[in-house]
Amino acid sequence: MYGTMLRMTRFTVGKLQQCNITCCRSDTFYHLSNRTSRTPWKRQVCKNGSCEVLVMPVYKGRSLSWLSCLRTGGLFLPKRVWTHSRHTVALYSTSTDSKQTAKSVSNQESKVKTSENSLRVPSEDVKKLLQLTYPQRWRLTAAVGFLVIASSVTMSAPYFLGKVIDTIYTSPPEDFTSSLTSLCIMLTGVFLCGGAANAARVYLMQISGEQIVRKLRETLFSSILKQEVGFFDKTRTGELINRLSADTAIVGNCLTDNLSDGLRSLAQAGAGVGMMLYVSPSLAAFVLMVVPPIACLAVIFGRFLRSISRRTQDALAEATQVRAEERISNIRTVRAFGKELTEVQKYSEKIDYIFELAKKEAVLSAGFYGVTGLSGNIIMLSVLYKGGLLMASEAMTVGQLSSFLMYAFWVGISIAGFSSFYSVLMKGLGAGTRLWELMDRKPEFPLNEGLLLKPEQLKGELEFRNVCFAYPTRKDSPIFQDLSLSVPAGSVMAVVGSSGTGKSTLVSLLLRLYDPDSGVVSVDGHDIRDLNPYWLRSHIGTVSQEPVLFSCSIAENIAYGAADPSQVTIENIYRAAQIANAHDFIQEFPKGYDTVVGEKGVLLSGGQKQRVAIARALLKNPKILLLDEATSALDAENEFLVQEALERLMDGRTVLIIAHRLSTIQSADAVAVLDQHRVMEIGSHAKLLANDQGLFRKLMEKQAFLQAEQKHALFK
Ligand SMILES: Nc1ncnc2c1ncn2[C@@H]1O[C@H](COP(=O)(O)OP(=O)(O)OP(=O)(O)O)[C@@H](O)[C@H]1O
Repeated sequence: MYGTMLRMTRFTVGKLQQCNITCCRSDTFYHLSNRTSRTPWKRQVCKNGSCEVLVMPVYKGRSLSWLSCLRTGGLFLPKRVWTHSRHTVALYSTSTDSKQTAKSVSNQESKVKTSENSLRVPSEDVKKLLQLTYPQRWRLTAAVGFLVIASSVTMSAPYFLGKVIDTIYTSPPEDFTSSLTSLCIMLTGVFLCGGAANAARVYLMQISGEQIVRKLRETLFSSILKQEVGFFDKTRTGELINRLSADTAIVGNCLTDNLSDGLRSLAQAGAGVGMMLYVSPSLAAFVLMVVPPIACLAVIFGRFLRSISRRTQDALAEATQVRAEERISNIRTVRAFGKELTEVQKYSEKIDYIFELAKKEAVLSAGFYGVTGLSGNIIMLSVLYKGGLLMASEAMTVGQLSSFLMYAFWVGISIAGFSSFYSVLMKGLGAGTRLWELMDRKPEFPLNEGLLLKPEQLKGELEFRNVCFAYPTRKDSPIFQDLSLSVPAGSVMAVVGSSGTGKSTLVSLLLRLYDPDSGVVSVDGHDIRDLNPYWLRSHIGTVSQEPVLFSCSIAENIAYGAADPSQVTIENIYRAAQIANAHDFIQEFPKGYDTVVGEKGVLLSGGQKQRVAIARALLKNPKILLLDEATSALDAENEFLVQEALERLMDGRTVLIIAHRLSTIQSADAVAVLDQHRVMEIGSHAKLLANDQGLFRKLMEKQAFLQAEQKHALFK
């Protein structure tokens, strides 16, 4: 896929040169899909913004039909269209705003996707599902071979067992022992082969299943981690975890055990019916008249039962994920508010609903299993009755009747097995569709776009120019409107403002977690959309308000900052921790740097966490530093240690700091005050404070007042 993109880009540049546009940059990939292929379309905008091209692969002329479909939407009127054997390139004038155009493409994309989903026929999904088995084809072919052997043995057993019974009943006394012994020895050999073939089948199927699941999980995890941050704002973590664990397992099971069981059931049912006809055509005709209507009823009943069972499962997932999982993982908050009983009560309400559904399911299940068991027994009894009559008229032997009964039994089991194959297949298709959606999703901006700029040197000059931005999930609430701010290389810029004015959002934009809706965020004069995102992030260090430490050792957490953690020496980790004032407290733990922290390990205090995070940033040695000062008050000693560590960290770097402490604000080279979606004031601390009517002055006065209030309350 990546190769295709590169080829497409080269081709585009060539065509662009023909129309005298030499400088263009990659913008966004749009993933428009048609029903036969999932190939990216690429939009490129030339630097001066005067034109835009859309490159799309040609599939049996479909590109042109898509083009006309987009044209009829009134969105695109290409000035020129070139058609190549593989691609179509359309040149547009961007007289309309290119963002508007991008939006339109996006809308078209979702429309195409929706219509595609509604048109999707299961056979396509089945094909896609089966494609997963391709790398395991040899193992699976061998497994199917063993399946045929095992099933042939199983299905021949009733016939030979019937022969044994007939031998017991009809052999003359002089041959009795030898005939019986040789028949039994032969049958034992056959059964041994069947057992071995069955064991080999199960082993091969399970290994193939695990390989498929392994590959699926790997691809899915990689696809999830490549998504843009906005995607995670819209998608619940529990849902993604479910796809990684449950859905992948369902697909693996559907393709191996289920497929094998389904094939076996089908083969055994067919062979069983054939053998029943062979052993006694008249008795078989009788059974075949009685069984189908009962089987139909059982299928209808079974579907109804499954739909109730699905509702129960959905309700259970909702109660577990939304209620239990969230509350358990945030037990400290629940405890702090004393909400344990309320939570139990709310959970019980959900569980009560599940219980009601489960009660219905139990009644239906009881009916279903009672009726199917009863009909099975009645069928067997009628076969015995009819068979007894046939035996009485000497049209059948006792051995034949026994074989027939065994075949009837096997056919019953196989039909039941096949109906569960169908339901597991449907489940697998559902899970598969959810997985493809995620695996095929192209992130809005790539993680490591190799063609973009990677400047040799970085000075660290930062600039926000006329930035407008709203979060993708809240497009109607703008965070910035025409915000501009410059941070000269090597200086410290403190950003202040009331809560919710977008201070942390500045950090997110600089890290390119989101792209601005309009305007430019630049580093050393380069629009960060032109910079390689990996390269950019490798030069930026962050210490957030509440740093996250992973569930691993302190040493591993510090090394996480380095581009290649495996290359980090323990001496480097010690040095970073020492500078960050973290070394002493780490050494006090019995396991020192090997102490496991995070949810499953030792819980660190806020100040300790901050110092480990500072050590992590120090090890990265970034040119640009984005700091979000902790709002929560640290004790005096911790505050001093963190402050000292921060000062050492900031030395010689460009720093954008979201400041809450007066000392930080005073020592910054400049202070920017955010309000009303933009920077309202900017200047040195002294200059801003001198303005009586200024926002900064008011903010400081308010803060001083709040602090005095707090002190007063403390000493009362
Ligand atoms: N991922 C997100 N999706 C949608 N809205 C968000 C997201 N993150 C933040 N917001 C909203 O954006 C606004 C600005 O948030 P931001 O965290 O940047 O403010 P802040 O000035 O840093 O606040 P504080 O000082 O309280 O940390 C808030 O209204 C917040 O609710």
